[in-house]
Amino acid sequence: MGKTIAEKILSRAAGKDVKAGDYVLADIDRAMVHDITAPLAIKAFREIAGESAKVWDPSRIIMAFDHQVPADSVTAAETHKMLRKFAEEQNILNYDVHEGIAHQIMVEKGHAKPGELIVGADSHTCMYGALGCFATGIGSTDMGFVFATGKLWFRVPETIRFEVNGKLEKHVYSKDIILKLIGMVGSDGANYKACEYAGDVVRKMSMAQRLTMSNMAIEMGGKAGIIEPDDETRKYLRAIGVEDFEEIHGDEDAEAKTVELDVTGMEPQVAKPHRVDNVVGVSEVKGTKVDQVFIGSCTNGRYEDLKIAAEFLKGEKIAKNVRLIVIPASRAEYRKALKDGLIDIFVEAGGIVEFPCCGPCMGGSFGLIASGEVSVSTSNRNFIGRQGSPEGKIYLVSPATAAATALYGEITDPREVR
Ligand SMILES: CC(C)[C@H](C(=O)O)[C@@H](O)C(=O)O
Ligand code: SF4
Repeated sequence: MGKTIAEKILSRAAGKDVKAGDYVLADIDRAMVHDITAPLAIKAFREIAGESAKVWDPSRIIMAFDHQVPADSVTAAETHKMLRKFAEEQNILNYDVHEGIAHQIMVEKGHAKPGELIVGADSHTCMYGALGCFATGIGSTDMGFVFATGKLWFRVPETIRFEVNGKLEKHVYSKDIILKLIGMVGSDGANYKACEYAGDVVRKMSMAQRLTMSNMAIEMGGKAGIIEPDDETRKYLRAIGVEDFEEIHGDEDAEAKTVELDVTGMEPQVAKPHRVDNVVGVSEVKGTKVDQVFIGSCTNGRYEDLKIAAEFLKGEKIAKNVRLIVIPASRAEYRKALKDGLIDIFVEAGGIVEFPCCGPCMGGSFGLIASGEVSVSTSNRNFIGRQGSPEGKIYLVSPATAAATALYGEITDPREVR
């Protein structure tokens, strides 16, 4: 019996042959923390290793500031100050304020490579699996242990392979596909499983589209969201200057449960309040009045997402009843959008473009909604209170559906616009 990619990566990292169900102590290739989770990780690290201890390998730890930047309170500013000091003392790779969302930085700066075992103190760490690595979110206490030892225990997960085939309709994207899959299996349908995305449709996707799918593996409970490396992976890595990596591929006869989806004829998808698996076709909710549209987040804040949205907004004005907030996922993506005139299109249409950060995605700092208000968002979570008032409602969509919705002030099928 062959092995899945997840089994192979964990075998390599554990230094022995392991299979699903085994418990292993594995070597971590890279660890990510951000401004919300780093303080607790540091506390745990000091408790485990001592006040004056050094981290196991500073070159493998990445710290990013993204949830509360620029500091939105004195408390946040103090936290940032403490984190900078820690990074400096420990010689940790520190992406200080304004570089962008941690997950996007991990990918675009080449910190996630095929075959690696990566942990991050954030649930959407699974996003890097789009590059063929095993990346997973862990708690801050576990991260403290990783800081101290460079190791962590895992139960080797079973794999669910999502085979996506067929022909995509106009204005239907990877976001629609992942929403559909989450709706099919439920928000606990892949609990502790390694999700693998495969099939013709996935093979044809750009890296930006793939990252969206891997990002949301956690929304069905997945431990990882992996896409086997192929030409697109190599092309992406070459473009960002990463040459030294070792691809790991799964075996044909590896044991995995398969979930199939034929996307032919599938309409754009929407996750209705208040659950990510409450998924329907856009036709069921079109006409719903909207107060705010948010285009951004680690799920859909890349240049390609902004480009798709801008094509709807070019030369147009958003509806009067809508506030449009656009947030590029990183400074690099922002610059691409700037050079290409996309920022101008958003502003000209009546939207605002904010500095790269998590923004309203988690309802932490700005862009919150009031009671009774409706937000349409390209992010990944819509549970009660996620973007502000617990009496608000959030619909999750693709950048195309979000842009079309901003134009009309009500949920709109992008295929009916252009
Ligand atoms: C703040 C952080 C721990 C959290 C996560 O882990 O996902 C956040 O990024 C989110 O999306 O809810
Ligand atoms: S953009 Fe949203 S989902 Fe992504 S890391 Fe930030 S808060 Fe979490």
